[in-house]
Amino acid sequence: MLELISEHGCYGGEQRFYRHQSTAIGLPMRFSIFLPAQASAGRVPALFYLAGLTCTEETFVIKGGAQRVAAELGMILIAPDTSPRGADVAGESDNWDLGVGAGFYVNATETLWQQHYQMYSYVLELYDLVIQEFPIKADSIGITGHSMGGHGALVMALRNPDRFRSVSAFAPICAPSHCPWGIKAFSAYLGNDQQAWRSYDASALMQDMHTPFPDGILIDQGLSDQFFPHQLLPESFEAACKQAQQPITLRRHAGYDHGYYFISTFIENHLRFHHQNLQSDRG
Ligand SMILES: N[C@@H](CCC(=O)N[C@@H](CSC=O)C(=O)NCC(=O)O)C(=O)O
Repeated sequence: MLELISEHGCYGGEQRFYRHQSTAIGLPMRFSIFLPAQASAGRVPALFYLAGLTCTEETFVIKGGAQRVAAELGMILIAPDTSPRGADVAGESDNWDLGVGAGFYVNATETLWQQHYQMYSYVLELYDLVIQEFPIKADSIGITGHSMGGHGALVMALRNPDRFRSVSAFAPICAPSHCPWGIKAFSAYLGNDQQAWRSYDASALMQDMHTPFPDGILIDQGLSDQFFPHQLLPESFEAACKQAQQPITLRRHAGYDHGYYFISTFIENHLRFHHQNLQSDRG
């Protein structure tokens, strides 16, 4: 059951915030949803946005500047929170890159975390929930995200190409098994068996695929990003795409850092990219 927390008129549509009891997480979770005016007249395409470390369901909505173009295109935007809240795991708020605000979109298997830190399953649960509750065209759903959320978007799409028909990312963590953030999070959530990490590593997943997204993948990366390249490693994903014959547009932008000024600059390109791909018939 959905509990409406607040709603706000926005570009002729509505920006809403909801709370619901999540089966996957075993706790209440919050998400935001932008409903364009077109959604009152019938089903429309939708785009998931997965946010990065320290963010909530509100960050993208406030800082991303996506609603104006989503309103023009008639596209629903859905942004989940980035971790369980109130799981009461010892030390879960001690580090900004592990625990609260840092769920990494994985299903934890380590004893300390596994009861509630099930963010991979949560995104799929939310996917089913929003299709049921809102006027979404079920065959026209894309996914994007930033940094930790860019990693999440790539992994969710590569593992569920039947659900997410288009994918893009902003400064994603492209090879989490090989960067400090990913090694720290995967060791804690998944344990030390690095074979288990592969199913949450976009570059490793892509190596085993053949053109999963024929319409291409769009990635934007700022060259003044304080976390580039050591945490993000986009060249690993680019190389994996080449091996998998996966078309990719990886744009490198001088002068842009890791923050939301970068995202808000290029979000329009991503919305139009998804809108075009979601209209095309993959056959
Ligand atoms: N607190 C950290 C900085 C955390 C940070 O930069 N978070 C990014 C995502 S990083 C990868 O997932 C973010 O999106 N922050 C929200 C924002 O509003 O910018 C530090 O002290 O360095």
